[in-house]
Amino acid sequence: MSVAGALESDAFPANPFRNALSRGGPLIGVWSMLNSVDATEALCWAGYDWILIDGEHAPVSLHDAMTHCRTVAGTPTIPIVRLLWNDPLLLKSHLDAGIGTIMLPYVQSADEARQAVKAMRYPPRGARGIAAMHRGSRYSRIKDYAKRADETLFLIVQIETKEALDNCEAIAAVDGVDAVFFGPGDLAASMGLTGQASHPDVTAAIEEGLRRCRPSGKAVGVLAPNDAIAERHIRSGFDFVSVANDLGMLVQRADQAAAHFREIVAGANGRG
Ligand SMILES: O=C(O)C(=O)C[C@H](O)[C@@H](O)CO
Repeated sequence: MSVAGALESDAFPANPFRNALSRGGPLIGVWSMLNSVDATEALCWAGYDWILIDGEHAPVSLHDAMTHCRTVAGTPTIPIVRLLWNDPLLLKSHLDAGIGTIMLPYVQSADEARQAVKAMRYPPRGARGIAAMHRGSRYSRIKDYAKRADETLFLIVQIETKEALDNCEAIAAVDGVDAVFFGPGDLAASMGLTGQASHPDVTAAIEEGLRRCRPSGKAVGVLAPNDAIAERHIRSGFDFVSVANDLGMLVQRADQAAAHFREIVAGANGRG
């Protein structure tokens, strides 16, 4: 599209993740914890449908998240940003920064989900503060932004405790929640299986959660702790699955290569 065409286009910017889901899934994703824009850009040309920029367990500031999202915009991949917490102040700043596909960790009840939705919607349906001039409205150039802002947003809430699992249907049913996402690491800890994200009981509980949430009509996503579980979740019908982690891939390959070539060196020096 020409610059003039892009400027003149009055097409309202619908949420890209919602559009991608509507074209059919499952959508595969990669988890980004390196907070490296170069790594993000390299990963976004690998063939993943989405990339999760982790603001919960990685040192990612609002400005970092904006830079990652600006970088991803030039690739075929769609950015999702996980916030540090279900916090109205974090939601306000990230939405105004034009970060529209948001994941919130540790949502345990329908009330907590409703609080998030309230923070994301403008009055009268919510309490999001109004500003005309910000990245979200393309600096006031998106007409009707205040009236149609919801169309640019997609809210994913994490189900990652036993309490949340017990409430998962009610959470999924909340108006304004677009997807639920199962986190095996925290769920395992909540089940008394700390550090065992790939435990069969955790995987089974998550698959049961898919079955229970499916009737809500909302998208259901999951993080897979290994390739075998990723394949199982894809075949089970999750709508979006995190199948890789940038830090995990780096560490695994780095350690493997170092060990391999230390053996070569030892052999070459007759010490092997
Ligand atoms: O509970 C989980 O598992 C998640 O929410 C994902 C982890 O926080 C993430 O660090 C996996 O890399």
